[in-house]
Amino acid sequence: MRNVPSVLSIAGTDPTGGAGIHADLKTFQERKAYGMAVVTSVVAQNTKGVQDVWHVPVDMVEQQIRAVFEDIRPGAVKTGMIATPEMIERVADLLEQENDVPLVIDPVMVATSGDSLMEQESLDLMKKRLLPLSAVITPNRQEAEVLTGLSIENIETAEDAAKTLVDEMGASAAVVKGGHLTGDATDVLYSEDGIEYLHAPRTDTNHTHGTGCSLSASIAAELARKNSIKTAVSNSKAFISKAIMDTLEIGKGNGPINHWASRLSKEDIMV
Ligand SMILES: Nc1ncnc2c1ncn2[C@@H]1O[C@H](COP(=O)(O)OP(=O)(O)O)[C@@H](O)[C@H]1O
Ligand SMILES: Cc1ncc(COP(=O)(O)O)c(N)n1
Repeated sequence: MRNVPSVLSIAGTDPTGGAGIHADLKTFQERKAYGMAVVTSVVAQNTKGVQDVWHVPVDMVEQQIRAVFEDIRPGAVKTGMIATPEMIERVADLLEQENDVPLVIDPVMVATSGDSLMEQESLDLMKKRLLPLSAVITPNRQEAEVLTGLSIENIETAEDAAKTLVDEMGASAAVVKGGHLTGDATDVLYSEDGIEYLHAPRTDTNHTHGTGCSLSASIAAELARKNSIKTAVSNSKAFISKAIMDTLEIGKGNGPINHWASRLSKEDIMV
């Protein structure tokens, strides 16, 4: 029997398969981890935008989480879309009891299309209840601005936000992603080892639907494998950069990335 790390995603859906738990499960598989998923919200969305959202009742979210933990203890958990205050409280109550399992929080607030995926009241609870449980939190530019109240214009201010998330707000580590800044796609990691820049050339594409979901899922798979935060984040950055580079002809809007691009040789990647 093969011993493999298992990883759990607690997140929303995307029927077109590019973001949310669908992207997470594809990522777990590519990162050689056994993937599991608890659905928080069913989202009618595609590469062009979000059409409708239905939140799974909180008791059912709890039952799904309990069903996983009483059978298969994950080596790491990642959270994505957790939209309502009640859901954040319940998920935090449950994960608090499993505090030896590393938690990666992708504080999903808006889709790549610009549509909101989180209720306003949820923000305070996200900061108070979930953020302090995290091994690492992975906001994009806008999410980091909303969480910290800082304005992020460049790498230096991204660094300030990462420090604020850890030193003042209680995350163990933070990756402030640079996908929405200009210039190279540089992310900033702040952890107990200090500041680290993760550089990648910017691919000229609007096919970035699900990049944040996939990056955080990959970090969770790496942590389940007992890699350090630094190794987990840098391996995941390499994974996501290749996936963005190999543009797929899928969808009429902000298309998805290619989760299997790391299996291709450099020459086979289609830019
Ligand atoms: N055009 C791009 N070329 C290369 N890397 C990118 C590009 N857009 C985003 N990334 C990378 O993808 C990851 C997700 O970042 P970002 O787009 O900021 O997050 P989100 O999907 O949550 O909005 C980060 O590692 C970021 O640097
Ligand atoms: C259910 C769900 N969760 C998250 C995202 C954000 O996706 P991205 O990774 O592009 O920020 C999304 N569009 N849908």
